[in-house]
Amino acid sequence: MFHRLKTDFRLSIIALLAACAVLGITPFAVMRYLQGNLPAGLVDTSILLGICSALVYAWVTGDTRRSGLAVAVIICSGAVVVGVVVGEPGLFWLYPCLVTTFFLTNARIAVVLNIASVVALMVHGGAFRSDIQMWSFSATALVVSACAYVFAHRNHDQRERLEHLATIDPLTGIKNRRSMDQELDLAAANAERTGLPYALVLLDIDHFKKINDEHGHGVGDDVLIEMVELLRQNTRKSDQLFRFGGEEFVLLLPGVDGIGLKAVMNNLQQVLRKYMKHPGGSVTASFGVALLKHGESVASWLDRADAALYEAKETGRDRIVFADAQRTMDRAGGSAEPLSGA
Ligand SMILES: Nc1nc2c(ncn2[C@@H]2O[C@H](COP(=O)(O)OP(=O)(O)OP(=O)(O)O)[C@@H](O)[C@H]2O)c(=O)[nH]1
Repeated sequence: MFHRLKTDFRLSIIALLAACAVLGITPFAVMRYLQGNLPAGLVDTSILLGICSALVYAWVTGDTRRSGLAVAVIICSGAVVVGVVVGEPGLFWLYPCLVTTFFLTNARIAVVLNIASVVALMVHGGAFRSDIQMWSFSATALVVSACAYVFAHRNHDQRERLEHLATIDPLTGIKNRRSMDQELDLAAANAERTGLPYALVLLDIDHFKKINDEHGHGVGDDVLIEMVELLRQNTRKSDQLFRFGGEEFVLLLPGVDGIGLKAVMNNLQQVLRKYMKHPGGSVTASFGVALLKHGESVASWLDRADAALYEAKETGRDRIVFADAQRTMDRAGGSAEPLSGA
């Protein structure tokens, strides 16, 4: 539960507002019912129920975009109605709402909601003691909204930048191991649900240390970049490439098995053999391939691909080795030809 709140910013804001609503609005609602102020009590109750329902919806569906917008509308309209019904003391509730809208929905909608709330109160006018108070309230509401906008905008940019830094390999621009873990989990879940086959390829450049040692790290870096480019050009849009670490990469291939998988792998091997060069000659790679088994864990899937890669390295490099070759062969239609080969 805490993990979800920690990783989903908007959900955490909705949960925080729900907690504040329960703790902060409930006493007022009770007090207003006790004072016989039924309209105000009903407004408080509606706001409370609205925010809590939005939280339940966001939690169950994961759709924080819609629920965030719903909460933003509820709190703004709620604050306006409280201002109208209660008068001056109710106006103060609009300030926290003007700030939180920017964290609940996108900036443009938040600006529209904030302006609409202030204008609604001004048009009604009944909540203010004088024109001076009304204009002071509007000016301060504008300042609060502007500051919240700047803060939310910066916060959004920084979050996106951090996410990029945390998930993208700076040298090659592809996703890193961290994102790979998430994508493999998603792939395994999707395979379980839909039965779509998924192949995982562990790919490791051969004798890469030698390239670095003989030609320098700059040349080694260029080889890594070039290989990523070649793999990108020769795989489908739906395939995903990750840098596993060092000169090792992972390719996730959805919807391919049997003969198709064998053809894809042979093509990749040929492309790398033909086009991957460094100043001292050509560059080759070894491949370990594993098809996800029914009900298998991601760790076991990776282990089998890793064992296949190890075998490819041990048996001469520049080779493709399929984990559980017999199973892959069955899917390929029972070909007698072994599925590991140079
Ligand atoms: N240029 C460059 N080198 C890297 C990078 N990351 C790891 N390396 C180097 O990659 C090399 C990997 O060497 P090894 O693990 O011995 O592998 P190898 O020489 O390819 O040998 P085999 O895999 O057995 O064929 C090491 O020298 C690392 O320093 C990088 O980002 N850039």
